[in-house]
Amino acid sequence: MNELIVLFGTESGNAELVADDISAALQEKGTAVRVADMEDYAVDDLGEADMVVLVVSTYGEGDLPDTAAPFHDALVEAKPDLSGVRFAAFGLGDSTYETYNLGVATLRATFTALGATQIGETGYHDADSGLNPSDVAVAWVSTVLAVATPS
Ligand SMILES: Cc1cc2nc3c(=O)[nH]c(=O)nc-3n(C[C@H](O)[C@H](O)[C@H](O)COP(=O)(O)O)c2cc1C
Repeated sequence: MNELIVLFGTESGNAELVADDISAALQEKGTAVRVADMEDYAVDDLGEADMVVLVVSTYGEGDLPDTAAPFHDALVEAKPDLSGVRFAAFGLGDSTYETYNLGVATLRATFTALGATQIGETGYHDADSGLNPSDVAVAWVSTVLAVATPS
């Protein structure tokens, strides 16, 4: 794998912290990683990524957070061909909401519809669990990347 991109979408910063901690854990294992906020990332560049790790929370009533919504809108509008893209997905939510973790489900469905291939199971952090989001995410990403075949 040449480069892995961790793209985060957040409203109050938790997904950014998780993205940074995933990146640090992977870099320790020798993987080249870049972290970017979805709002600063051009959807046309996605086709160049070897592997994308999506880290996104849910806000409102099952909506995407502030920095992910424009990225998702751009995907729906531009419809880039993602058939060469492999992605993993991690959601941050709170199970006290009926719309638990719908944000990551929305993004995952759009990536899949555009031809991207999901690697491993979607990971979830539940704010109601009391667990540290980064601990959950770092354990999740290592199982996902064990599934991913390096290209
Ligand atoms: C106003 C508000 C609305 C929220 N709505 C949802 C929701 O609909 N579904 C869900 O699973 N979590 C919801 N959450 C929980 C957040 O997704 C959770 O706290 C997450 O860790 C926030 O991550 P972020 O800081 O990266 O945005 C909501 C939180 C707040 C404060």
